[in-house]
Amino acid sequence: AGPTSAELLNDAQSTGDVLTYGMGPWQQRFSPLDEINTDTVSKLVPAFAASLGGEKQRGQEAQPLVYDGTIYVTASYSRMFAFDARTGEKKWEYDARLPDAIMPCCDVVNRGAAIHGDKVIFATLDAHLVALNRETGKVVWNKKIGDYKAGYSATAAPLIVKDMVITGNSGGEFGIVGAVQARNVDTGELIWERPVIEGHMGTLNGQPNGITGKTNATWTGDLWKTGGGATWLGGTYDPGTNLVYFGTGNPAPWNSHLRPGDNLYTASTLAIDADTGVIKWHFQTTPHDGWDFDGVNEFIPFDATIKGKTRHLGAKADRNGYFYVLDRTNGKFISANKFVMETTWADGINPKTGRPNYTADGRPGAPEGAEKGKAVFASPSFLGGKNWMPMAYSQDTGLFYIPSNDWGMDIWNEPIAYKKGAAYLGAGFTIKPIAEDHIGALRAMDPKTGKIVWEYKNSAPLWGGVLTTHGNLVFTGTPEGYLKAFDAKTGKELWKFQTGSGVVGSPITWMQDGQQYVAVMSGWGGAVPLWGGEVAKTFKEISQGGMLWVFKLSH
Ligand SMILES: O=C(O)c1cc(C(=O)O)c2c(n1)C(=O)C(=O)c1cc(C(=O)O)[nH]c1-2
Repeated sequence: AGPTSAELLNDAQSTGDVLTYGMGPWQQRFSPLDEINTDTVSKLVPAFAASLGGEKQRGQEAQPLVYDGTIYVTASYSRMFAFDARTGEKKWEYDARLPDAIMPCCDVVNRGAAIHGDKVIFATLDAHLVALNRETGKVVWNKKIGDYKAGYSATAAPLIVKDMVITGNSGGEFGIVGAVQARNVDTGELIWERPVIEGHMGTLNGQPNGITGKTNATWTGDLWKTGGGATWLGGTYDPGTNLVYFGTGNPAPWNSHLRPGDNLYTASTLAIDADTGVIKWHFQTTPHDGWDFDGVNEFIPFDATIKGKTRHLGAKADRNGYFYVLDRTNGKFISANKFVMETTWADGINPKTGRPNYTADGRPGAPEGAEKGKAVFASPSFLGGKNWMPMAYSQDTGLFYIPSNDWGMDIWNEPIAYKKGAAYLGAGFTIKPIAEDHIGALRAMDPKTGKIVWEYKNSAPLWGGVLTTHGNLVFTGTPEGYLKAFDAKTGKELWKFQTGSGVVGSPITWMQDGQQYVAVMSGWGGAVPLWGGEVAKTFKEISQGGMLWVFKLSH
């Protein structure tokens, strides 16, 4: 026994547990709970904390799950823990014992597990999907999803749809081929596979998937063969349309002069039929990307009344600095608005087509012979107006809460050739601050107007997920070590707690023994300390740590 696929679909409404990454198939990260609210949040205190071990302390990006008195968290270096949800006592720990030669681009992180029946399932940095018995932590099945020696890895939380476990892959910096796979949740056997680079096909129940059409039409020469487009952030699901929405990463290599064309389906949102893996529609946010603007960020379904009509929409705060609203049934472009201070690479999005208006000198130049090409200053930096950290949507305020960053980079291109298992960038960069007083900014975006309603500025880059509640609250963490709560309507900071290390995880809330709880992981890491360069000097050095923190109101 244990949660069924139907119960998972109800996760946004059920308050006694947290069964899915994103708290519901739409992943709005909105809870109907309100015991903790703008009036009471000042009384929020720790209930307990649990350690994630001493030696393997790195970025803790996971979102916890809660089921039947147990909290499940994934941790750095492909580990998983089960803790008693009342005491924090450890029930079991699983360690995937990774090979030395793994090649994650951006720290040894994991963003969370999926739960189904008697299993908890997560993806590992050596590109496996592992199902554990949720009572014992023992392996039930373990399947390879890619070859880690060719640069494949995996960091996202899997998605459960109709007794299938659906997963993407990582490795866009190594010339892997992005793909989405659906497997039988009980056995791990492959049901369908959908490569997302034009030219690659894939299978349905072991047979060619029947997708025909132009191969290689938007790529030059053979570059599609190692074209990147990693599906590294996983997907959301809309039961109404039976579509899973996966974003795709940057085309490989970064040096765009080697691959003239749009390079489909990189830097895009894909709507994929959950039963067959067929791509029903696509929308490319950055055609012919030259700045590492992965299009992987979560596409969040929401309904809104526009001009008196209920519209079935979806929104994405893209790495390229624009907030996109699409019709989620057919991918039709509705609007795109800037959510960061500046975008130097484009001076807007065409209101009819949704394509960017590229600026004349926004793209780094082509290398000449063995020389590197002309460097340009570009903003946002490649780490994005927003990166992987998930935004939240409040059904009360109708606002999206975006964990965003204002920063730029000097970027240039270099000659490069594909070599299996080696970095495949053909580019170099230096990230730079662009504002005196902040890099991070939590922004409340009205999806109907494209306007920012309020913002909270943070000295360090924001790198954690967001939670919003019916208590009119917005929670998010900071690299400075705080979990903070804000008024969802005004952005006023109402509460904070110092967790001892940077918070780059995604908070959750649930009801237990008649009280509302909040939990978040603490443990600094992810891409910023690895690639942030001089921006890391703009904020105080942060101590390493690795804890799960759990809070409730003191009475
Ligand atoms: O193209 C890819 O395959 C890929 C994978 C990942 C990842 O799996 O974490 C990141 C990125 N790209 C990336 O571009 C990026 O900025 C990034 C930040 C982080 C992080 O966890 O902080 N991961 C990744």
